[in-house]
Amino acid sequence: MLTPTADLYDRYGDVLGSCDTQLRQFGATRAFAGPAVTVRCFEDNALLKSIVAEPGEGRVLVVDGGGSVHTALMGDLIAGTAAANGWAGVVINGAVRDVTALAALPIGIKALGANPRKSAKAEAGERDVPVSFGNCVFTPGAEVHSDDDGVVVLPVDARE
Ligand SMILES: O=C([O-])CC(=O)C(=O)O
Repeated sequence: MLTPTADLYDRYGDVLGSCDTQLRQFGATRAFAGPAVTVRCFEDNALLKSIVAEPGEGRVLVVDGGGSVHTALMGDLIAGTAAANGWAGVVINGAVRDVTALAALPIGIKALGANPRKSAKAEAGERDVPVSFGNCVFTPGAEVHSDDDGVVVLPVDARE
């Protein structure tokens, strides 16, 4: 049973990062949690695609797409791969597409919005670096929790 994000805030206070960005729910799993894997990429999703091809082991992929909703960083193929490989969820500071299909996938998906336009595939970007959006820092390995209230991050050294 996952602890609600509001209860985590009550327990940890501002040690817990809480993302101000108002991300929307797109996956069939509305509450999810796991250690963060991070990627920063701008309108290019080749790196993200290769990461979800790895075993997810219950981790959460946090994608800082720079807040762009000009192109979709993930659609039903990439999200389906992530679900099949055991990723708990994907949090995207950017856009997705194939929204109807995403809603049927058994994985957590949060993103800013949707756009049918494809992203580039030049592998531009970086992985396993701290990323920051919505006044919240996502460090690789930190515990990310997401539900209908929002997305929070418990730093590695703050775990009880
Ligand atoms: O391939 C892409 O750029 C994204 C996509 O449509 C998918 O994951 O289905």
